Amino acid sequence: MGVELHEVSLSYPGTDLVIDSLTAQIDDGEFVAVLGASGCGKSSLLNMIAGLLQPTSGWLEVPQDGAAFMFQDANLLPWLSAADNISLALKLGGYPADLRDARVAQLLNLVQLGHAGQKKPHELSGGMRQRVALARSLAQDRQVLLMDEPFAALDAITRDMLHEELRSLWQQTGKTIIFVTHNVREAIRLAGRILVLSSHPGRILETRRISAQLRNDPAQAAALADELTTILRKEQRKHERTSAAG
Ligand SMILES: Nc1ncnc2c1ncn2[C@@H]1O[C@H](COP(=O)(O)OP(=O)(O)OP(=O)(O)O)[C@@H](O)[C@H]1O
Repeated sequence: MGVELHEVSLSYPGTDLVIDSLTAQIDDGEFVAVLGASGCGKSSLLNMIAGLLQPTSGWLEVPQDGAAFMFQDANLLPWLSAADNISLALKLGGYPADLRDARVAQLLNLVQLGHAGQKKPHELSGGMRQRVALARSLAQDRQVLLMDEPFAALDAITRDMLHEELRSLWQQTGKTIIFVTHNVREAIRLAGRILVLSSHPGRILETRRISAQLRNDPAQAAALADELTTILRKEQRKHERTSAAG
């Protein structure tokens, strides 16, 4: 089962609507990017899918075991090695003690860190720390993986490498991934479908399917990136005008 949102609306106490009547279906095993300007409600949406926040109205259908979450900041425990950070997540999830070391090794290999398990977070680069955070999210063994701008703080080269690795990891694991970003090119590189959110309140403005052919054709990908950027800019300007008027 994937994730379904049925006319989901959200406002925080004392705020206007942040998300307005959002309906979407994300299939099991799909890789979807949620693209929108800063403040349009992307993180709020992920928090509702994770069950950390209740919608003001509407309802969501999420697999019973919930979803794993990965954030922009790796938030690793600094006194534990990479392997122990992952092992702790397995322990908290009730993974049998005698099988934990083997599973940690498997997860480290999956994120290309087989050689670095004994290193502490301060000995790892930003990209390596995010790989550990990804392995830790996978340790939760949920079908749905929610990713909130996980690569936003990384340099362009590291981000490119992680994009490739994440696509291949998605293909290997068949996870349902919902990836939030305000980076148009990142959304096109990663996802099979992009949901573009409007700002204030967040609604689905556009839905685009990304074929392998488009993703691998630089001219087509650049044309789509331009088109989506124009849509986002227009949306942002509209919001700025509304705020100035209010
Ligand atoms: N706990 C809260 N209480 C009140 N308002 C909030 C709260 N959390 C978020 N908001 C507001 O809700 C709106 C959406 O915030 P959210 O963080 O979901 O957007 P976002 O698209 O993820 O932004 P960014 O890209 O900057 O992370 C913003 O206007 C924000 O100020």
